Amino acid sequence: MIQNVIKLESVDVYQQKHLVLSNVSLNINKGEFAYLIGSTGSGKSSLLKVLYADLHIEQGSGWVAGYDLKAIKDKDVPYLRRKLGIVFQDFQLLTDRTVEQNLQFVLKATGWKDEKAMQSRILESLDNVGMRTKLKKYTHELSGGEQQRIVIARALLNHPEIILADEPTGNLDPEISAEILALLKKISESGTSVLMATHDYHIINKFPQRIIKCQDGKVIDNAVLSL
Ligand SMILES: Nc1ncnc2c1ncn2[C@@H]1O[C@H](COP(=O)(O)OP(=O)(O)OP(=O)(O)O)[C@@H](O)[C@H]1O
Repeated sequence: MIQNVIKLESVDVYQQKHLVLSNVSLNINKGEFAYLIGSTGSGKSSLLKVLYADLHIEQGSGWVAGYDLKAIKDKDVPYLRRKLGIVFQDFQLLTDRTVEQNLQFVLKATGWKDEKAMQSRILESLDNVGMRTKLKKYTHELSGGEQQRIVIARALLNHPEIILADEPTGNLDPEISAEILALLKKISESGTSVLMATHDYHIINKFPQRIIKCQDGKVIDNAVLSL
């Protein structure tokens, strides 16, 4: 059975009164990996905001991880976000804490209480990204690529159905970017969908996947990269 973890039908995306994207229809299946591209101001962040219920849908319908975006109540938004692993540049690690403390912080904030269960989940998430040995390191002691892996481990903590990543390779050199991409692909192959906004055409060429493009107020699915 094909399972849509993201489904938008004829959605209009507004920022204030400004129509950013019109008539967006989009399905993303369980375990799928897709890039989200488009020039600056084309609407990528706005589309992501719709998906994590930061922008309300006025026209059309949308479902993410089983939540109806039009009907969702404010009190349920945190539960939707728990099903989303968010890897954004402006969602950085706390630098005055260790990797372990950073991950504990998120678990406690999302309702975990049992210390043993937290410890084992933290180690599993770090194993997924090859960073178990960094448990006791302060995040400022890690390289940019290592920090991004920890951000991904943090996003995985609550077994999300979807990873939403905004420019996850933005500040990394090409070799480390390729490692992060390979990691995100591996995560998608294990069943967590990944939607990744990027300007990094080098990465897209190296790891070709479905491309969703924001352009001229529309979303074009299966777009071709034009250089
Ligand atoms: N809070 C806001 N209030 C009003 N307009 C906004 C707001 N945020 C974004 N916009 C407008 O919405 C449009 C789309 O912006 P958005 O941030 O989604 O683009 P983007 O494709 O993510 O760009 P970038 O690649 O630069 O991050 C732009 O015209 C922008 O000016």
